Amino acid sequence: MTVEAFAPAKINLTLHVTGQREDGYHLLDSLVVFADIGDRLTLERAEDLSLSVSGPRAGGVPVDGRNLVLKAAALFGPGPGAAIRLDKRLPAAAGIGGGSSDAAAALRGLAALWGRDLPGPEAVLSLGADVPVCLAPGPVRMRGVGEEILPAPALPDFGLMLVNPGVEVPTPAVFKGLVRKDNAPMPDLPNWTSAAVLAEWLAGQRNDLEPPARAEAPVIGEVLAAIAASPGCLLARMSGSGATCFGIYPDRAAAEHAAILLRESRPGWWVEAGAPYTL
Ligand SMILES: C[C@@](CO)(OP(=O)(O)O)[C@H](O)COP(=O)(O)OP(=O)(O)OC[C@H]1O[C@@H](n2ccc(N)nc2=O)[C@H](O)[C@@H]1O
Ligand SMILES: Nc1ncnc2c1ncn2[C@@H]1O[C@H](COP(=O)(O)OP(=O)(O)O)[C@@H](O)[C@H]1O
Repeated sequence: MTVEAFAPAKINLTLHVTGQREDGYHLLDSLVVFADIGDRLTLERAEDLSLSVSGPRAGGVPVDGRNLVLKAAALFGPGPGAAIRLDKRLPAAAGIGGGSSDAAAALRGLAALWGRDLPGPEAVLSLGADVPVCLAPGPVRMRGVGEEILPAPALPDFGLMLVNPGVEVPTPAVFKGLVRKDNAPMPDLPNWTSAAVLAEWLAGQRNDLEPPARAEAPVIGEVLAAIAASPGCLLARMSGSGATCFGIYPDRAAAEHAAILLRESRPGWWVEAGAPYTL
């Protein structure tokens, strides 16, 4: 038996930091969507548990017990084995939750392969604050440190471009660089009737991690300017703790056109175009 699991990129369309818990973790209020751009896992029954990592972004990704896929597998406790192949396409430490989405895809895939229930919410959260939201990819409002997943209104169709300049930005350093931790949450979410209406609403919201991320990696400013200047772009913003930034376009074709042009002018950057993804 072979199971395939897709690990889509997570995008924080907004990321408001609204407080800090006593353990140092920050309280968030974030509108999260996923893109049909991501890593692919293939899982097969085997005697032992093993992981191999290949693909264009495999370089530097741990293949041992530090890999979140193996940490996810360990949550099931002792049991049958599995040979897991991870085709790595998303840049790591990039604000698009690549490792978290891999962990969530491994949980879904192993539960299907082994006929087991998913581990409980606390165990899932122990893998990382972003793993709960990645378990059932789709548009949601995420609060708490990442464990509160609330429904979001249906989104209009739109296109997405993701751009990463090749600089890894460690998440803890970005949170440490925050000047204020008690920023305003998002207001109630309206019904967005078109990509343009969504982009206009988003423009009034924020990613509070952008200033400290830009202090760590000033190239983020260049990325945002390049996206904003691309044809058809309705909004440019950073995702998560960076350095990946996204552009919103009226449709996938417009995002693809912008991506072709940006790849030509910035051959060293990772540039992908797509559309929102729901499992
Ligand atoms: C910032 C976000 C927004 O979606 O995205 P990324 O930039 O990672 O994609 C996430 O909250 C990241 O989630 P994740 O990367 O799973 O975080 P974890 O591994 O649990 O924590 C890494 C570090 O980030 C900080 N952290 C993370 C989440 C949170 N709510 N408050 C925090 O302060 C802590 O310093 C922690 O040590
Ligand atoms: N499957 C994985 N893919 C990518 N990185 C992983 C994975 N498992 C563990 N890691 C480690 O997690 C770190 C953060 O990666 P990632 O989850 O992609 O970051 P972010 O959430 O900021 O996008 C990486 O630097 C890497 O060492």
